[in-house]
Amino acid sequence: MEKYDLAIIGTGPIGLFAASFANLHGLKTISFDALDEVGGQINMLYPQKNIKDIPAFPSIKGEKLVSQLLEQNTNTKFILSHKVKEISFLENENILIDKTYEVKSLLIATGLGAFKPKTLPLSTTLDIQKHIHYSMQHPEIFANKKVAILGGGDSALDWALELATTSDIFLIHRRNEFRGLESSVNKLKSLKNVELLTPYLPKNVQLNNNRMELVLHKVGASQDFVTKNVDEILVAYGFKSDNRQLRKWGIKLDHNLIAVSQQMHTNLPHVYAIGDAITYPGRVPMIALGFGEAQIAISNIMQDLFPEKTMTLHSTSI
Ligand SMILES: Cc1cc2nc3c(=O)[nH]c(=O)nc-3n(C[C@H](O)[C@H](O)[C@H](O)COP(=O)(O)OP(=O)(O)OC[C@H]3O[C@@H](n4cnc5c(N)ncnc54)[C@H](O)[C@@H]3O)c2cc1C
Repeated sequence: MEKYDLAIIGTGPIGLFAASFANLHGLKTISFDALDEVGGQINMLYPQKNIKDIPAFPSIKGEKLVSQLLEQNTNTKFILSHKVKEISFLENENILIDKTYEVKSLLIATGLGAFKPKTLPLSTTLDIQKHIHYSMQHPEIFANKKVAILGGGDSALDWALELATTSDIFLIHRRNEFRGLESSVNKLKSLKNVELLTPYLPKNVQLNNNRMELVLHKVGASQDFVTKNVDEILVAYGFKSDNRQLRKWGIKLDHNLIAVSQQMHTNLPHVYAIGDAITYPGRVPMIALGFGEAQIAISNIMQDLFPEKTMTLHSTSI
């Protein structure tokens, strides 16, 4: 049986920072992720985006933030491609994870749960499916091509802005209004190689001489169709998240998110939660806020595990 002071479920930005902060305080830490790479939503959805609201970084690319968070983790043991399914409580109050790892405390940083993209609701052939993508993990696939981006939220807008630096973009949304930042929409409208098609829905996609023909239907106009020739389709309809295991573990939820105390404690003994997985009045899903929650949780875990110790709060002393 492998034994640790702390297990963290989720290696999104918040789980990664929590693990490094736990390292600083000398906790023997193991971190799990269902995905085969660390970085959570940043890695899956916007590795190329310039993030502008991380303190002390006027602008930092998503993938750079993730790699620096990883670099800070000097002593964490990472177990990737492992979706945690079961937690149980032992007589000594320790927690058993998937019948294999025994830990003294558990920190849940599972974001919105294990990801699955919402798929394009059109029947397609295998040849076409090779050109339908649900993430921007490999932006080089789209370089110097004609790309249709489907969706109207932040991901669609961010992906369009990013890919417009190398490619011709059709941004297709079923409503006239986008759900993302107005400044992004205005920027896209000003670019010559970006065409915004609203309110349109994809109706059909077929291959013609190795090029895809994407047929779009104007919402509310029964006979209004346009066809665009594209090389790749990037679908940004969002993700279905699966956090059903939280219920199985007996965690108290509030609107499908974990209810926590001001100490980031859940209703279960020695189980804490942080990041987008949690809720409390006024919370916003932002990275910097999650970093602070990680510090609150780890500080309280230290007090929980070592009540006799006077905890050094700061990373270095003068
Ligand atoms: C398009 C977009 C742009 C954004 N831009 C910004 C921005 O500019 N600034 C900002 O501050 N925030 C931004 N955000 C929000 C930010 O990405 C999130 O707040 C942040 O990712 C939350 O981090 P997290 O670690 O809590 O969760 P996540 O990033 O969701 O990571 C959770 C991880 O847990 C794993 N997991 C889940 N269940 C299990 C399980 N049972 N077992 C193992 N692993 C599991 C998942 O695979 C995932 O890797 C943006 C979000 C989106 C979608």
